Amino acid sequence: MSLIGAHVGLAPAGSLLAAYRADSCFVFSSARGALLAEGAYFTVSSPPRDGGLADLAARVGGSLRGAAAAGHEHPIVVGAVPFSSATDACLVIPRSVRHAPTLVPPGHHLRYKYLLGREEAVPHPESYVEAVREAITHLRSGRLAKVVLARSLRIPFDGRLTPLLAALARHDPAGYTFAVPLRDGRVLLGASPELLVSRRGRNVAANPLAGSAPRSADPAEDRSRARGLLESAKDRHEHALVVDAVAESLRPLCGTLTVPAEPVLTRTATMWHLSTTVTGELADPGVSSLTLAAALHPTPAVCGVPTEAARRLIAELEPFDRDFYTGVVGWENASGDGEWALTIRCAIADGSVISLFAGAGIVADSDPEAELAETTAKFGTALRALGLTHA
Ligand SMILES: C=C(O[C@@H]1C=C(C(=O)O)C=C[C@H]1O)C(=O)O
Repeated sequence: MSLIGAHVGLAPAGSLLAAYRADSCFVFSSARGALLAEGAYFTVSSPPRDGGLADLAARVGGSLRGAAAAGHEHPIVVGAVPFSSATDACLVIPRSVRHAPTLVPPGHHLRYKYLLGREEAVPHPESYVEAVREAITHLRSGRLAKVVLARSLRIPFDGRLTPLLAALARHDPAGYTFAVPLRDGRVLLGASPELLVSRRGRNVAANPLAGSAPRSADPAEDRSRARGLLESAKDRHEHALVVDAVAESLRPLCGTLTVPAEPVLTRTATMWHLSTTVTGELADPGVSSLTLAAALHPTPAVCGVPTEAARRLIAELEPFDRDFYTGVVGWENASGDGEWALTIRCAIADGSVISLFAGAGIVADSDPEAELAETTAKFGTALRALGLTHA
C-alpha cells in the first residue's frame, strides 16, 4: 500500500506517542486535537532572504495545490518558521498524517532533580540583568515602547525525546505541544501557551499573551500573584501594546474584528499571563492561515514596538541566535485552514545537549531582577519536562 496521502483516521492519543520517532515525525497537539505527520512528500523551500514570510505563505499555498493536483489525497503543510528570515523555514507536506484527540499522556508524580550548575547560561544571569538595564535606558529615551529580551540555558541531555514530548503534553495539555525534526538533525520541542493565529473557514482567532507572573505552589500566594498581575499598570500596558499591534495587523484582512477591552488571566503549570482572545471574520476567504501569520509575525509578544527598532536592539543585546525560538509552529491544509502557535517555552535538542529559551517583555518601568525571575520561571516548562528544577 502506498503511504502517499494516507490519512489514518482517529487514533487513540497513546498510539500517537507510540508511533513517535524523533528524527522523522512532526507532532502538534492543541485543544483542537493532535496530529503526527511522517515523511516528506514535498519540502517547501524558503524564499530568498528578502521574500519574507508572506512569500513563504504563498509558496505553501502553491505547494498544497500542486500536491492535490498530483493526487495527494489530504495534503497539509506542517513545520516551523524561525524568528528571522535569515534562517530557512522548515515546512513539509508529509507523506502520511495520523490524527488523534488532544495528547494528555498519563503519568505519575515526578520527583525533580536539582539543576545544580549543570547548565551553561547564555548570557550569564548578571549579564542578562545588565542587558535589561541597557534596554530600559533605550525605552526611557522614548525611541521604543517595548522590547523582548531572551536568554538560553544549555544542559547535558540523554537524548530521550519521547518521554520529554509526553511530559510536555502532560504538564500543559491546554496549550500547544509540538515536536519538529529540523533539517540538520536537531529537534525543536515545546509546550507553548500562545496561539499566534488560527483560521477555520472565515473564522480567525489570535490569542496574544503578555504580562506574566510566576506561579506559586502555595494556593493563597498563587492567587495573590494572579490578582497582582491583573491589577498591574505596567503589565496592562505591556499587554495592550501587543493586543493593539495584533488588531492593527488583522483589521485590514477582516470584515469584522472583535477585540475585548480587558484582558483575562490564563495559566500554565508554571506561569500566569494576561490574555486576550481576538476574533474576526475574513473579508476574503482566500487568505490562508499562514498569510495571516505572516501579517502578524513577529508580534510585540516576542519582538517589540516598533518592530524594526526592537529587532535591532535584540540583535545588539542578545548574545545568541534565536533560531526557531520565537518563530511559529503549526499546520495548514489545502483549504487554507490552520493553526500557528508561537515557538516559546521550547527547547532545541542537539545530540547530547539541549538548549532552552525564555524571554520577557521589557517596558520603561520594568524591574531588571523581576524580568530575570520571569525568564527563570518560564524555563520551568521545559525543565520540569526534563525532570529538572532550579535549586
Ligand atoms: C517570550 C516569551 O513569552 C512571551 C512574553 C510574555 C511576557 O513578557 O509577559 C508572555 C508571553 C509570551 O508572549 C517566552 O516565553 O520566552
